[in-house]
Amino acid sequence: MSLILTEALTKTFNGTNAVDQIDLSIKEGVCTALLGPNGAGKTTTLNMLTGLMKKSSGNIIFDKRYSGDRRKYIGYLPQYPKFYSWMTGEEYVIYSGQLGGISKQEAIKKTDDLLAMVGLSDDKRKKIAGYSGGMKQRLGIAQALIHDPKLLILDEPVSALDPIGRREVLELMKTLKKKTSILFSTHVLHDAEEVCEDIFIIKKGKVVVEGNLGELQKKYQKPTIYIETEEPLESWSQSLKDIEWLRHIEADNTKLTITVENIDVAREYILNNTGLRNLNIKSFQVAKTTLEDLFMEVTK
Ligand SMILES: Nc1ncnc2c1ncn2[C@@H]1O[C@H](COP(=O)(O)OP(=O)(O)OP(=O)(O)O)[C@@H](O)[C@H]1O
Repeated sequence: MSLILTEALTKTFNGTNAVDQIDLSIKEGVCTALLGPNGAGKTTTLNMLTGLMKKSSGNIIFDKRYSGDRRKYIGYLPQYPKFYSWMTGEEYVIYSGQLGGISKQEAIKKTDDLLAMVGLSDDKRKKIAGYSGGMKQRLGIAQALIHDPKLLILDEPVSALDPIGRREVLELMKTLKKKTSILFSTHVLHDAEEVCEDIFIIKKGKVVVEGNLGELQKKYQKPTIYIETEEPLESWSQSLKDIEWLRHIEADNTKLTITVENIDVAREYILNNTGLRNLNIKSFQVAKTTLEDLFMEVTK
């Protein structure tokens, strides 16, 4: 079931669409990643979903169980959260709760559990100034959860962290997603592969690949043939372009990379091809492409 749907969601800055007719379906009970290179439009999309930024056009539709002020249902950790470093972790979460409209008493009651959940019980009375990057992100997640949101939105939650901080936060996300749906942005496919079920790859404001991560990994595991010849092979490679089992072809002087549907059919065809026989083959290799290859290709 979808928690949020967007229809042709668009944001225009100075005549350019930073987010360009994006259709998203954010499901309940799963973790979804918005993946894309810098400037793809991830933060702008998240800001529109949280209501921090007005859309230029399109629709954002919340499931009807969550009508009214959407901020009640969303917990948000921005890419560059501002912490009051002179506060303790505990004071910060209580203060954030009060800012969000919760009574001080209730905020105090919840803070202990939240800080335990993010692994900061022992450090809750320390000043934030002394926290590591990973601890600050975990504190940010605790404050985002104070009003029991249905959806936790995290903007690049691990991008600025060292490997230890990254691990801490990714592990926390794995635990949290059992209770709260998560939507987060990242430019690293591996982060998404660790915690997510669904992904949307965006580039220049448009969704270019979307779906269930496991299914996409299977779908894009296609055989690839790499051929290298003594002589340039670009003109011969032109003859392969319209073959129905060919998915992708890239020729560069003496090197050719072709991704195919069926390796047996492709191998037989290519090795019996008279055009290729007239060339001196230096190497002929078969391997599998992965979602990572696709991600690199669509985002480069
Ligand atoms: N307030 C703004 N005014 C004008 N242009 C903006 C504004 N905010 C974002 N942009 C532009 O919109 C595009 C998308 O930016 P956005 O921050 O959403 O990308 P992103 O995918 O989150 O990238 P990053 O990983 O670098 O944060 C960029 O070209 C950016 O320069």
